[in-house]
Amino acid sequence: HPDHLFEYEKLSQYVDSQQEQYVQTLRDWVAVESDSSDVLRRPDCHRMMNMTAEKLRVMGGMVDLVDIGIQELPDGKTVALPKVVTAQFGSDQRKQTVCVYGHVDVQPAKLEDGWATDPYNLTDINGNLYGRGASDNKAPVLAWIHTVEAYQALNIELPVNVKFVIEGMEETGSNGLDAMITAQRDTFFSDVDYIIISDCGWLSRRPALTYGTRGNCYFFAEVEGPKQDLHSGVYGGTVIEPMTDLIGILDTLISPSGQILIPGIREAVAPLSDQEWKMYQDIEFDIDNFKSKIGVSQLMYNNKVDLLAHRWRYPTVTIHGIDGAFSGPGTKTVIPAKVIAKFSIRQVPDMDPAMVKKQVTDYLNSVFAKRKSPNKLKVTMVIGAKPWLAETKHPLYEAGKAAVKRVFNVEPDLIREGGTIPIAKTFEDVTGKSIIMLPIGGFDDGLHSQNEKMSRYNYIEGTKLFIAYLHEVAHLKKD
Ligand SMILES: C[C@H](N)C(=O)N[C@@H](Cc1c[nH]cn1)C(=O)O
Ligand SMILES: [Zn+2]
Ligand SMILES: [Zn+2]
Repeated sequence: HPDHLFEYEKLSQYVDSQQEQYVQTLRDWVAVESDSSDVLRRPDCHRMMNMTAEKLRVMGGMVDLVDIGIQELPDGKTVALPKVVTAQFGSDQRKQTVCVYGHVDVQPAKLEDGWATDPYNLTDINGNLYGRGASDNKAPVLAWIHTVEAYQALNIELPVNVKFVIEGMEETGSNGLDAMITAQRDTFFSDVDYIIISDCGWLSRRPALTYGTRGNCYFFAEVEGPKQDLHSGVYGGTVIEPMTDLIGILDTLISPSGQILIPGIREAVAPLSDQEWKMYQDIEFDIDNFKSKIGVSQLMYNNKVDLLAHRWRYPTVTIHGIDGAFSGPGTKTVIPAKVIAKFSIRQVPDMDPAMVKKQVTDYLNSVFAKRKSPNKLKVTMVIGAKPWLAETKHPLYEAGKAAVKRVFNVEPDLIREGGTIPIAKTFEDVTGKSIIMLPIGGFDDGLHSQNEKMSRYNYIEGTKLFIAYLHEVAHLKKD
């Protein structure tokens, strides 16, 4: 391991010297409302992809903006998907080639949701940089770009070839990306040795390496009744109300104690092994801190192992919202004519999204039939993302431990992520290459929440971690 050749101190000092510039670039990126779930914001998504491509082009990368086609909307209309940015730095066949995946689309956010600051104006409060997408996933993507830039700026040869795949639809299920990866398997991906993803966070203040993500099956359940909304005084009591039907069937998905009631779901889940139990038992996790951070007095479980297991390796049902329901201020006395529930089920090994689609659809149809309602129920699955699980004994994880040790002087936690990176399993299946998830987000970054943030500390030290990681990967045995 020729450590004497690794100019880590120089690179690290360079990163420190660029901090204000890095924060400004993040501010420019956060200012783009690249919400992939709202088609009205699609021009911003296109702009975000162009900005990403331009940044990589200026650095001399071989950059492509790959057209991945169109998205079909529920009303039958179509809209162009944001292009995928691919880039390449170096093509030395003697070196390892890593492919960094990330996304620059974001979840929706409005000041009225309860943000303390404008979500699209990156605001520094005590070293925390608040803004939508700051942690998920714009700062980590920039940290990877700055990693390459740092080597370039100091005229230090990159220890590995670095490729990028940056998309703009992750938050909506990575539409179109599977097909693009399959199409480029023997071209762009042919010389890739490893895939690195930094789209998740630590469990505590201790750095972590992530070896699993849950998948997600996202459903729409539509109940349609009268031809238009009705006065609840004039018609209430005479019509069978779509909202009552919908709430009735939603209430059969999960019990108050968190048991999923859809037949077949629990049976498919791989049992918790003794080894896993021991791993969870050994992880430091402060339950009181977790509770106070999210502002709850009681959780589903009182012990660490159950809490971690239910965050990471058991499925769950979440009801997200009801389209068509009255939700404005005031007291509108309406019977909504058509309501669409949006709910999702996080997926874990050995669940299969195709099977879950059938289980959920059959179950809801049977529960609805028992109501003998004249209304119409339509269930559709709009995202079917698989879970992903890695072998932690893989050298990629040993490299991760060494890099964390160099930068933070501690051993990382080995953790799983409760969220979903829809493309992770596809990357592995199509390219046959191993993935590591190397998070730099803080445990309290508030992803998808009000007041999402990235700390300066994690942004800057995270960049150093990536610099150190490339050095470690360079010394893995080439297959
Ligand atoms: C973990 C990642 N940063 C993330 O937030 N992913 C989203 C992707 C998704 C899943 N269903 C719909 N979008 C998530 O886990 O919610
Ligand atoms: Zn993300
Ligand atoms: Zn996200």
